Amino acid sequence: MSTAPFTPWILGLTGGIGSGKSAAAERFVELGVHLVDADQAARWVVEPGRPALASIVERFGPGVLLDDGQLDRGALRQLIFADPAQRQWLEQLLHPLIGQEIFSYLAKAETPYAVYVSPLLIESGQYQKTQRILVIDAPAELQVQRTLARDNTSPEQVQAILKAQLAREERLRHADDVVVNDRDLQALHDEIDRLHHFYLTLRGGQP
Ligand SMILES: CC(C)(COP(=O)(O)OP(=O)(O)OC[C@H]1O[C@@H](n2cnc3c(N)ncnc32)[C@H](O)[C@@H]1O)[C@@H](O)C(=O)NCCC(=O)NCCS
Ligand SMILES: Nc1ncnc2c1ncn2[C@@H]1O[C@H](COP(=O)(O)OP(=O)(O)OP(=O)(O)O)[C@@H](O)[C@H]1O
Repeated sequence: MSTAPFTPWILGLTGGIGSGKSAAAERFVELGVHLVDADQAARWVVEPGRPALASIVERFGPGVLLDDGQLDRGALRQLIFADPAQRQWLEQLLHPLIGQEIFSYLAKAETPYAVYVSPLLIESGQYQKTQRILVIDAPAELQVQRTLARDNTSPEQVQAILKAQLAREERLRHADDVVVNDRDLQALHDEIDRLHHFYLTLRGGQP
């Protein structure tokens, strides 16, 4: 008998900063779909006591820690989006660890399909482990506007993050499905509901 871990049918969900990935992901969860989020996994792998946090402090100094020993995410964000070499170092450290967390969690899926949401699904190559790719797309001005309204950050910082991500056209080239999220949240939910029914049909109701 095979002891290989169960691999579910995975929908990769991606989009640039502030495009509405998390809002789309929340809707999939409301529909009862098993979901795992790369941004969440990126938090788990740097919790106090995890070896990756020690490596980060060794490289960047104690200034990247808060008083309670947690990672100061704002401080690290400033450092890595100001210097591509530092960002690449951090990605090389964290992406394999994030990948391990993600795929062990996805293996627990008991729904006809599972969703893996990641801002860097294409850039990291992890899209190759998914069966289908859904891109949440929004015009850059809207991405910036929504991110500024959500986060305590500056327009310059959002532009630096946008620049570190794949160009919109390149991401769209990989898409099997696209939702243009330029209307209200109800319109986004309606699109996700429609796609959910389509994915269930594609899976033929298989567990
Ligand atoms: C720099 C960090 C500490 C900033 O944390 P913060 O809480 O401010 O942001 P959060 O993690 O929620 O990310 C917010 C958004 O920033 C963008 N972003 C994050 N990391 C990257 C990156 N390496 N390259 C491009 N965009 C990124 C994404 O759009 C993401 O959704 C954090 O983003 C991080 O650890 N990044 C490196 C790990 C990584 O590549 N994560 C992306 C998912 S695999
Ligand atoms: N259609 C919409 N109408 C109004 N607000 C929206 C819409 N879609 C998303 N938002 C809001 O815009 C902000 C950014 O959306 P969200 O957090 O889902 O983006 P994201 O792609 O996950 O971003 P990040 O890559 O930074 O994690 C959030 O505050 C969200 O509630």
